[in-house]
Amino acid sequence: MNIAIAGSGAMGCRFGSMLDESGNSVLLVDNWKEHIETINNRGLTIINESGTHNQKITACIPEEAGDKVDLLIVFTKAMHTESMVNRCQKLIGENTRVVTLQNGLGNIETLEKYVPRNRIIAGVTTFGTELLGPGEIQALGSGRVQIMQADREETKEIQEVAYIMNEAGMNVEISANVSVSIWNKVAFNCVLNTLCTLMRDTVSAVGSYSEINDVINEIIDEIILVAGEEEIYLNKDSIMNMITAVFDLKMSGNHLPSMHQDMVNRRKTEIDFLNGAIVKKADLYQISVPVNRFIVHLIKMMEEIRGN
Ligand SMILES: NC(=O)C1=CN([C@@H]2O[C@H](COP(=O)(O)OP(=O)(O)OC[C@H]3O[C@@H](n4cnc5c(N)ncnc54)[C@H](OP(=O)(O)O)[C@@H]3O)[C@@H](O)[C@H]2O)C=CC1
Ligand SMILES: CC(C)(CO)C(=O)C(=O)O
Repeated sequence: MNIAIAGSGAMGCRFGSMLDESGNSVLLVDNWKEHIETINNRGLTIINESGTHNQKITACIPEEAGDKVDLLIVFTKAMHTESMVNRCQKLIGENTRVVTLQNGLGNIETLEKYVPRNRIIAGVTTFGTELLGPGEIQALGSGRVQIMQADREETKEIQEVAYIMNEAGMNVEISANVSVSIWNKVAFNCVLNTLCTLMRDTVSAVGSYSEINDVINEIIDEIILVAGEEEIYLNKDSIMNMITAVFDLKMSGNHLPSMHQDMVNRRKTEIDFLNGAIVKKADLYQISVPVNRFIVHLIKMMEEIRGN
């Protein structure tokens, strides 16, 4: 399959390299010129449990990208989805499927401005990856992917996408209710990405707090109320299990979530698309969400004080 990755940071490089390795033709598209030049001149460096590997793969800025592709996988941070897809329009033909596995709420709605819902594939992933510097990623551990067509139809196209992603080792499952999968992941990120950023520590360190379940409960209860207003009914136990399972060092215990990486690198975080999106919706539905509102303030305060 001809595939382009729109936004080739940590996750874009990881997914792009896996799909290229399994026999697809992959183009990494990104904004960061030094990163692009390093990948083209020296290959992409991937550090994982088995050592350091170098993979030859082609990268370019959006304006230099060529023909229409079969699959465009968007892996920018949520606030850059619109500008990246806008700049990648010449890669999108009438048969191109556009995939988003980004964190946060609102990614499907942004993509819908450029492609109809039946050609959008949305989902979530638990693969954790870090961008160490230009042309270099740390891809420790494994993960899973859940996807579905945004219009919820299970067509042969989505099956084909799941097939090629599975061939690349991505542990893909077609989700019967992708909205629930996305909201569950949002709840997960609203807890772990923010707490690890605020504590400046790993997932397992946050999980070791003796009263952690109380903290998680407070955040999640509010999210479940807001989701209910949109007729998305979340199961609290399964969200709690999803979160507490990764406290184990063998899971992503040692992982520093993407929001923590952004804060350390003085980049803007995705807070507006996580707890910030919950607060915005809560205001609309006139629901009180003091805990999530306070977390948004703390993260924004950190962003402002550090000067992004
Ligand atoms: N990392 C993870 O473990 C996971 C991330 N996700 C989600 O996937 C999406 C993509 O995340 P992720 O891959 O982590 O994003 P990254 O921050 O690694 O990359 C996103 C973009 O940021 C820019 N960028 C990053 N670092 C620098 C730098 N030092 N200098 C200049 N530009 C830089 C690049 O383009 P540009 O200049 O255009 O911004 C890059 O394309 C997000 O929605 C995230 O929440 C989901 C699961 C796990
Ligand atoms: C890897 C994972 C699942 C863990 O928090 C994530 O979504 C992130 O870092 O943003």
